[in-house]
This record gives sequence, C-alpha cells and structure tokens, in this order.
Amino acid sequence: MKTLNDFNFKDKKALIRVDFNVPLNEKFEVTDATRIVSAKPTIIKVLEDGGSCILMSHLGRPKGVEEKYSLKHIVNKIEDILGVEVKFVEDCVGPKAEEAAANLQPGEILLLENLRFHPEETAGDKAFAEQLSKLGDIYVNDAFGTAHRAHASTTIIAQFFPDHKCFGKLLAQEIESINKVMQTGEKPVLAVLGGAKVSSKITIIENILDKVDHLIIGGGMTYTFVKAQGGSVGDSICEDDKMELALEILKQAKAKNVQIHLPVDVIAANDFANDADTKIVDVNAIPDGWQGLDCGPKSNAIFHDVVMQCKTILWNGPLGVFEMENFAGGTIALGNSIAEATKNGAFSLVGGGDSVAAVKQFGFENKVSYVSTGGGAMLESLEGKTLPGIAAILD
Ligand SMILES: Nc1ncnc2c1ncn2[C@@H]1O[C@H](COP(=O)(O)OP(=O)(O)OP(=O)(O)O)[C@@H](O)[C@H]1O
Ligand SMILES: O=C(O)[C@H](O)COP(=O)(O)O
Repeated sequence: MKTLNDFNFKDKKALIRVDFNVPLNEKFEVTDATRIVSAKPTIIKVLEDGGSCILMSHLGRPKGVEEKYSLKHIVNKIEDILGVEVKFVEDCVGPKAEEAAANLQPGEILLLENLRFHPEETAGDKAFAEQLSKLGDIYVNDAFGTAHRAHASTTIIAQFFPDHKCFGKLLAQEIESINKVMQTGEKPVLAVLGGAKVSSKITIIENILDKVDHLIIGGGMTYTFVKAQGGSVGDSICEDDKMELALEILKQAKAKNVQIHLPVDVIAANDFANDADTKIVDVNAIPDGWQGLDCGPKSNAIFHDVVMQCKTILWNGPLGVFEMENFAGGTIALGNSIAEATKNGAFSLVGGGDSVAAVKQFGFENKVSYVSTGGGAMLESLEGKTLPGIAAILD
C-alpha cells in the first residue's frame, strides 16, 4: 500500500482527489470545513517537499453546470485553512485547465472546477479520466468520503499512474480506523441511518444486516419504509421505487434477527421552512400537505433505550433537518444518547458530510470515539468490501 511518504514531490505536480463536498448555506458559505481541514496534512506535505498541488473534487450532485455547485464558492475558505493562495480554474479538463496546470510552480495550489459538471465523471469515463491524468505527475487519492464511487477521478484515473499513485494521509488514516472497528467491534452493534440520500443508501442496508444487531432508521430514510408498510407519509421525502426493497429489508432483518427501529412519531411541518406550522403526529398518519422533518419525543425516548444497550455504534445521517432549529431536536437527542453511551464505554463512530457538521454544531465532537469524513463510504466499508477508490490504488 503506497502512501504519501513513499514519494518525494520536489518539482512534481501532485494531482490530488479530495472530497471538498462540504455543506454550504444559502449565501454559499461553508458551514462545516472538516473535510478541508482533514486534507491539509496531505497538501502541506506536498508543498513542503517542494511540489505543487492540483486539487480536484466534486460538490453536490449537479445536473450539468450549475453555478450554485461551483467550487469557486469555497476558494477563500481553503485559503484561510491552508494559509496559501489558491488559484482557481473554471473547468477541470480542456485547454484552460491544461494551461493553468502547466503554469503551476512549486509551492502553488490550483483548484479545478467541480468534476461533476462533466457527466463523464460519475459515468467513470476512461477518456475523461485520461484527460484529467495529463494534469499531474503523481496521483494522490485523499477522498475517503467518495472512495465508494467508481468515478473517473476516484478510481478509473489510477490506471494512468501505474507507478505513481498513492493514498493521501487522510485516506490512509480512515482505512486504518475503519479496519479497527471491523476487527474489534463489540456486540451488540447498532447502526443509525438517517439523512436524505435515500436511494443510494437504502441499498447499503441490505448489505450490513449481517454486521449489526440493531438498526435505527430515521431522518428522510424513514418514509419509504413507512409508506411501504401502508402508512400515510403526506409530502415527506419518499422513494416509491424503493418501497419493495424496503419491505425486503424488513423481511431479511427479521430472518437475521436484526431489530429495526423506525420512528413512531414525527414533527410534521406544512412547509420545508423553519417557521412553518408544526404538529407532532404518528409516523404513519402524516396528512397530505405536511411532511415529517424530525423525530418526535416518543421516538427519541425509544432510540435512547436502544443506544444505551449497544457497545458499538455507527451513525450516518441526521435524524431530522437539523439545519433548521425547529427540526434539530431528534439529531440532538440522538447525539446526547450516543455521548452518554460512549461515556459508559461504548465505541461510537460518526461519519458523513452533514452528520459531522451536526455533531460539531451541537458540541458532540469530543464526546464520540471517532469522527469520519465519509458517510456512504463509511457504511460501505462496513460491508467488508474494499471500496473501488481504495482498490484502484492497491492494484
Ligand atoms: N426528514 C427529513 N426530510 C428531509 N431531509 C432530511 C430529513 N432528515 C434529514 N434530512 C437531511 O439530510 C441531510 C443529510 O443527509 P446525507 O445522507 O447527505 O448525510 P451525510 O451525513 O451528509 O452523509 P454523506 O456524507 O454520505 O452525504 C441533511 O441536510 C438533513 O437536512
Ligand atoms: O458526501 C458524500 O457522501 C460524498 O461526498 C459522496 O457524495 P455522493 O453521495 O453524491 O457521491
């Protein structure tokens, strides 16, 4: 396994895949910079060797070029954190990117525009990966948060650097920490799955059923399961085409003796806004025109009891729309429960862009055992398979 220390970057251009998919507010300000701070040791090592850094990342899930997902919004934040000027080029491939990369001098940093402005990125297109590869001398993957994606910049690109590819410091550290949990995770094991990426994460549940004893399903994940069982979810986020899978998961969990805990009550709102009217309703009786945006008090109490029984706790995805004060209660309650369990000796691992933002915002960062930059990546690691971004470096 080649790491950063296996290379001297003097006069070399390091092409570094970072995961700067950070949460932004409506003014495009970074609300949690953990993923940028975490990449700093890798970037500094390259600069200290006398090399230069070409940083590439995605931001959000844009459909083509969408201004709100431009990485230009985070240039100042990166500069603040690194204390070095960051040059920005408004494309990640083509003449402009090639010229900016060619002109880069030792000690300098160049940030490329959002990779996902080109659909070839997520398609894992080989020609696009080859174009990217031309920009640097050594490929460094430091994007743990995106290591579960077989995309052009995370996986396919590695084949163009057969002898010049390595893990960044963050990725190496994350692999080590997750391996430790996998090997020593004491039972009962609990996974808490919330958030809003229903379709991409529901498929992971099936694969981690063999590893857990309890599963709390909350946040936006809730409603596909509730509707699949005949409940009324009003306007809550729901993936109808995943309802069959949700039923299958419930069936499999029963067969495998995994206890699934869904919210029993929710805070429903008549608008996706902090000042919306709200009411507490049973999870399966949300009226039309209303949407579940947080767990209710009965659910929080049930989840507390489950958390306190468990010795290993993995958490990805907030239990409500915590960015809005009125819907942060479930996430805070869960954070408190996990902090208490950790104090009592449980091992707790929290991961994901927004989950980490929540943990920091509510002061739980030092009350959990480990904070990972990866959400989906952390969950997929738990399946026990080598993530594509990691496998591509090991090849
Ligand atoms: N009931 C809900 N309805 C709508 N959105 C919700 C609900 N509950 C939580 N969310 C939203 O889920 C988002 C976070 O989900 P996500 O799955 O992206 O988690 P994450 O920690 O960022 O993980 P990853 O790093 O894999 O993206 C938050 O912005 C939060 O507002
Ligand atoms: O936030 C994440 O989990 C990573 O940046 C990956 O994002 P994605 O789920 O849009 O691929």
